[in-house]
Amino acid sequence: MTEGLLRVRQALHQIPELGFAEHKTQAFLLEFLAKLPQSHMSVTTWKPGIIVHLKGSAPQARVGWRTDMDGLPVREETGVPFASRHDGMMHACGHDVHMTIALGLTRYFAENQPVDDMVILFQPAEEGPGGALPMMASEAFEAVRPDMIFALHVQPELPVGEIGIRPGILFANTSELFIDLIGLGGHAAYPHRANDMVVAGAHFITAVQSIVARNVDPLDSAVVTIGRLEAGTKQNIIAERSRIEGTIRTLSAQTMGLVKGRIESLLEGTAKMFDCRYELDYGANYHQVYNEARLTEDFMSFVEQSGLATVNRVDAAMTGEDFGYFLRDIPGFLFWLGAESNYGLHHAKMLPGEGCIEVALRVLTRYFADRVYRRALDVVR
Ligand SMILES: CC(=O)N[C@@H](CCC[C@H](N)C(=O)O)C(=O)O
Repeated sequence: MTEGLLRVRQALHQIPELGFAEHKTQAFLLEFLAKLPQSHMSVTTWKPGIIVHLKGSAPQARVGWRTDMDGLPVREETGVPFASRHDGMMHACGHDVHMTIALGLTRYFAENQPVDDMVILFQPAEEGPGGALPMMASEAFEAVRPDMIFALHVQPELPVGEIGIRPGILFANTSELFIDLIGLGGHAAYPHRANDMVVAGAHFITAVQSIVARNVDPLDSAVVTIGRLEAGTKQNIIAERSRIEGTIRTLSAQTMGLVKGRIESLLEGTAKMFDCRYELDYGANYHQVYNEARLTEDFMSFVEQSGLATVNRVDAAMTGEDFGYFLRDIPGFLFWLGAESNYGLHHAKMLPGEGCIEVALRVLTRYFADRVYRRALDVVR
């Protein structure tokens, strides 16, 4: 079942590309797909993504599987021989593993015709700016729109052989955050003639820390992370601009509104306090990942009874996924796939345990071949 797939994963690992630029990745995937039996399979490209349709022998439903494709702007430090060949870019979120599993699933059902129709989506730009919404709006997707849809994400904190899942909310609502503070540059020795955006940025970033601590209900959850800060050109020049980039995570749309409102108030306050102006952009926003209860419970029972993996009923996480948009419109679920690594997602040394590929394929091929999802058909239709 996993024959040749470790090599495939290692090859994909070497060519990480950023969102909507996954061209080499797309070419690699198309080459793999072209070698599979084509009798009941059709392949369509959408931007650098791919939509595979596997016609069922006696379809009563159409089921979807989605993988993401993009890498991250991280300089890899794993030291493995198959490390990224694209300088400053890395599959630090496991999308190389996700694509390999999707290829394995496609190969299995290209060789063993499914009873129901299957659609395998290779979706670009999950890390940003978000490929799910435009893919869902495309004619190519509409032509094969599935009745149910599923996905996974590797989880370095769970051991290989474990699946982490829960019905209901699994991943948070997200919003990117891009802020420019604009003041007046000048000579370091004449601060009274300038308007220093390093100081303004530092005040704003410190003030933002009070939002979760002082404004969000302690029984609710939210995250405001500033992941990037850039200001100035030289140590003896007062900076005219500071650029602040981050992300907001919440477990409800209401709390997202509250956090954004507080950010805007703090920006107004910063502008007044430092006599500067600001530009604010919320970038890409992702809908929460909400697992349909009946499909999820049935999947959990199936996995437990099959003995193919162990099930860990996990808490919701503050990670985000644009797969949430698929789940907003189409019932299904996403699960964490245990891939034990000493370093977490987005870390330069993150290295998922490759054994998770076999675990995923054993579980998924059985789940789809046995049409376990059909138990919930009455509820999801
Ligand atoms: C699973 C995972 O790590 N997903 C990303 C999604 C990023 C969304 C967006 N670019 C943002 O930063 O808000 C995550 O960071 O959770």
